[in-house]
Amino acid sequence: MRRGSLADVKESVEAIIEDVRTNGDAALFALTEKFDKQKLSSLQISPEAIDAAYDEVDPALVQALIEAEARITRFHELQMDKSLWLEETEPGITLGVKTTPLDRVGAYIPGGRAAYPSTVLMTTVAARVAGVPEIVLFTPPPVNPLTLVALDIAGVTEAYSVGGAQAIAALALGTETIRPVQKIVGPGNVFVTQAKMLLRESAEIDFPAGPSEIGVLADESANPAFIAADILAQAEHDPNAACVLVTTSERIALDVGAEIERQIRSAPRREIMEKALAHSGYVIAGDLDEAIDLMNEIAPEHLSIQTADPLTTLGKIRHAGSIFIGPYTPVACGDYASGTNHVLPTAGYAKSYSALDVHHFMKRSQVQMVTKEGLGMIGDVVEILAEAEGLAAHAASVTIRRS
Ligand SMILES: NC(=O)c1ccc[n+]([C@@H]2O[C@H](COP(=O)([O-])OP(=O)(O)OC[C@H]3O[C@@H](n4cnc5c(N)ncnc54)[C@H](O)[C@@H]3O)[C@@H](O)[C@H]2O)c1
Ligand SMILES: N[C@H](CO)Cc1c[nH]c[nH+]1
Ligand SMILES: [Zn+2]
Repeated sequence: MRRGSLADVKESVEAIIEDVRTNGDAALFALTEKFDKQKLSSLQISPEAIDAAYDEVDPALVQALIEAEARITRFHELQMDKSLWLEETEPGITLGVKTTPLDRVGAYIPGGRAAYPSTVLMTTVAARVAGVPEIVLFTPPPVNPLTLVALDIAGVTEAYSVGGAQAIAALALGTETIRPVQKIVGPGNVFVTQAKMLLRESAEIDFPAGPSEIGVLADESANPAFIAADILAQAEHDPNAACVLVTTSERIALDVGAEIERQIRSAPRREIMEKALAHSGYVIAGDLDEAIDLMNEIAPEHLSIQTADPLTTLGKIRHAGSIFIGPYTPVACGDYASGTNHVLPTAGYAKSYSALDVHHFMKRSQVQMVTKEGLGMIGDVVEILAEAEGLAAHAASVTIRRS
């Protein structure tokens, strides 16, 4: 995603936000009719609709979702910190951290150009494992039955069939029937991403997670057909998707180009891919270190490392949302089922944000407990620093306990 493309839609997104702020539910009905061409009878998805969805879905797909959910759960459980740790750092001074889940979060699930039941799992499982009691999901109508099954498997507590910037506005500001959330996570197109950025004063967000991207770092040892397949996989998401190959080998660059031409011919989403490829490209670097420096500058959402010694290359990577190592790790594994999260920062934001994980759904309170003995140890330091700052009452709050 070009950061500029967010600016292109800023005015129209501001108008949508103001409409939802002023007109609440009525705006959600009207905007859904305008942008999604759907006349809703209800904003909320009913438990009956979720039950009915199971009848429309192939049991093999339900099984696949269950398996993916188990792997995603396992990986996210591994990320959990202790809910409380306390350590006596000096005699009489005990310090620690208490971790608490957020109370109510919103997950946006894209649904414009493709349905994303996998994103339901990614956002909800991370929140559920973190211990969030209320997980509110928004996705544009018509909602795919597999998305409904996924939200049931994942443990969503409330779901609405509203998409786009209006969904983000409803989550952040609330309406007559929708209570606002503390934090909004999940990917989306430029309208969704711009709305998240504009509404941060009302609800915190995860990070900008816009149109998909892939960066591939390859040397002479790489397999051009595999690289081309990974590039096309991300290109099929969105005309604004972006793909870049940085390689030390001109032959690899040319072979990947030829493979893309060959593989794209039979691709069902060829039209979207071609638009994405029109602003994608390759760079031939003088050596691997130069290639790595450039990739760190790009900070891609997904980074595929296709070099002879990928773990050494990995050690030099500083900025990437999620990293895929070696010829048998297609990015699609992380998109669906390895267990890592596919909600990732795009547009270079991987320089400052991390992939979605349990920590996005928790906050940490720092804890201290000082005894009389401990106060004797640090009291002088507190008193002298407080006096130096001209904050006599601070100093007095220590002194009164020592006398
Ligand atoms: N970075 C990540 O972690 C990640 C993960 C999955 C998907 N994605 C990306 O999510 C995006 C999904 O986009 P999508 O379009 O398929 O679905 P989406 O749900 O994000 O957007 C659809 C909504 O956009 C709104 N919209 C469309 N045209 C509009 C207009 N002209 N004005 C105002 N609103 C308008 C509509 O309300 C519609 O409901 C893709 O770019 C995909 O690459 C990113
Ligand atoms: N590659 C997307 C993140 O950019 C995630 C996804 C969902 N489904 C398939 N792929
Ligand atoms: Zn994908």
